[in-house]
Amino acid sequence: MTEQVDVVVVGMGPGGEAVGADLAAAGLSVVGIEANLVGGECPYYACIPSKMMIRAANSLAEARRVHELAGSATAKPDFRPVAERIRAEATTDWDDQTAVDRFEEAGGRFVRGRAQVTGPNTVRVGDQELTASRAIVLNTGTDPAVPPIPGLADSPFWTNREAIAAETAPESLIVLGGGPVGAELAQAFVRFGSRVDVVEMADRLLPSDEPESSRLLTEVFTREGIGVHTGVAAERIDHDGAGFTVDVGGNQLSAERLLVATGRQIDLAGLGLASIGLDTDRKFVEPDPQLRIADSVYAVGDITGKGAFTHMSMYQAHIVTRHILGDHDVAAEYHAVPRVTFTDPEIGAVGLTEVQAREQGPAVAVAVAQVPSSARGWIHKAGNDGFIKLVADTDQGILVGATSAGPHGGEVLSMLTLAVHERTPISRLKEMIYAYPTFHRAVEDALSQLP
Ligand SMILES: Cc1cc2nc3c(=O)[nH]c(=O)nc-3n(C[C@H](O)[C@H](O)[C@H](O)COP(=O)(O)OP(=O)(O)OC[C@H]3O[C@@H](n4cnc5c(N)ncnc54)[C@H](O)[C@@H]3O)c2cc1C
Ligand SMILES: NC(=O)c1ccc[n+]([C@@H]2O[C@H](COP(=O)([O-])OP(=O)(O)OC[C@H]3O[C@@H](n4cnc5c(N)ncnc54)[C@H](O)[C@@H]3O)[C@@H](O)[C@H]2O)c1
Repeated sequence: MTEQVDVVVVGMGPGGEAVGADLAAAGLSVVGIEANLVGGECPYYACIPSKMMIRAANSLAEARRVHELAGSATAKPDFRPVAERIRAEATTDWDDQTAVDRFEEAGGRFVRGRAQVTGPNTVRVGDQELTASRAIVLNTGTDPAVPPIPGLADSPFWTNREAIAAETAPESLIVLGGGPVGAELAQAFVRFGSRVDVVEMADRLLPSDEPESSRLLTEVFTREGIGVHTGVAAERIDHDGAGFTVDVGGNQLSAERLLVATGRQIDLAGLGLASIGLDTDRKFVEPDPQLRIADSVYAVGDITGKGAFTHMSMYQAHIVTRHILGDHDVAAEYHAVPRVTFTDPEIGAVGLTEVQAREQGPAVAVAVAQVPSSARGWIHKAGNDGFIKLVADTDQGILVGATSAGPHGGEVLSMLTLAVHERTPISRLKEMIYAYPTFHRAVEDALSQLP
């Protein structure tokens, strides 16, 4: 039987949940379909529980800094409080009833199941056929990518999902991939006492970020005892009752657990996008500024390839909601996308890196100021690693990118995000008053080096 509704939302990650609830609250008939948990990866396996782990791990690191600043303290790691917090507060033991209720209270109809697009305005889930008279919204996210390394597929490796659900910190851990997932979880576990090695195929950690960020993180990780192995790939993986052995560049690494954090994958064919004429071999869908990938079919979140972040999913969701409700002037902008890797130091960045800016044109100037040399960084002492890097377009006299690494680096990023977003003239930024002694005064130090 075919049911006619205004809007069908397929996949209820952060963006899908928001679009579905907002359109239902606005009076449209909305069916929201979710295969796993309403809210998606972020609350159950990603942002929220990982940041709870990091918060707990950072409290251990702070305690270990007491001897440099304030006497002595003994920090004895115990993973149980954070494992319990993840169960009780973040995920309600991986139960999404509250989120389902919230959607239904907004007026939506919820269906649990894996849906497929079957035509320009039709969706199938189980034996139900739905016709959407106003829009189909896709927010199906990603799954962990598992590289074809001999021996890996048959082994009991962890992805972010199992790592988040861990009840104890492993005695030892090998992390494949030194991107944001690998970096954040490697540091969280080493601070809980695990022996950790990170294997990154590229020649540096966080290869999408500025090289200064990679160098800083390598230095901090090495100091904390993490084995950093870059520019090497795992050739073979073996698992026996005792744990994992990984062959890497002629050496062998061994550990109780193996975390695969080598990126994400998207199944556009499985989602049925050939039925609306799209090339399903692409890595991502290609939305227009209103997030449409076909007439009346919208996409939000990781599948758009505009930045795999919850804030991107929510930003795009808001645009889709407004467009469906009749605001035809709304359009997405991507020149000031902020991102924060929540290591300690936090690595915040916005807009273009230096390399990306130079690819766009020759009128580029950069400036770097070190956090430990700023007044606040010097006062802070233990744990003060960090820097501010600015990337300027000298023709326009504006910042087109910036990195803020350091204690609270993600918070310091906010003023740089505003400057890049608003294209504030550098001359005006130099005229601003910066409170003393804050971490963000290092931004002023960097600005003074720019023409
Ligand atoms: C360990 C980790 C930490 C992270 N930390 C951060 C962070 O600190 N900050 C940040 O901004 N981002 C972070 N991210 C990224 C963030 O989790 C994602 O960008 C975010 O979840 C948004 O994804 P999404 O909206 O595309 O959908 P997702 O959250 O991926 O949700 C998509 C949903 O669609 C469902 N689905 C898929 N296919 C179908 C189908 N055919 N039918 C029905 N349902 C379907 C899935 O079950 C899923 O629930 C992190 C990611 C990881 C892995
Ligand atoms: N704080 C945050 O906002 C946050 C945190 C975690 C993840 N995320 C987002 O989630 C997405 C996924 O993160 P991720 O870290 O899993 O993916 P990623 O693609 O960013 O990084 C994966 C890393 O693994 C490396 N790699 C790939 N194959 C490998 C192999 N066989 N051996 C060794 N290394 C290999 C890659 O070179 C890359 O550096 C990202 O887009 C990220 O932005 C965001």
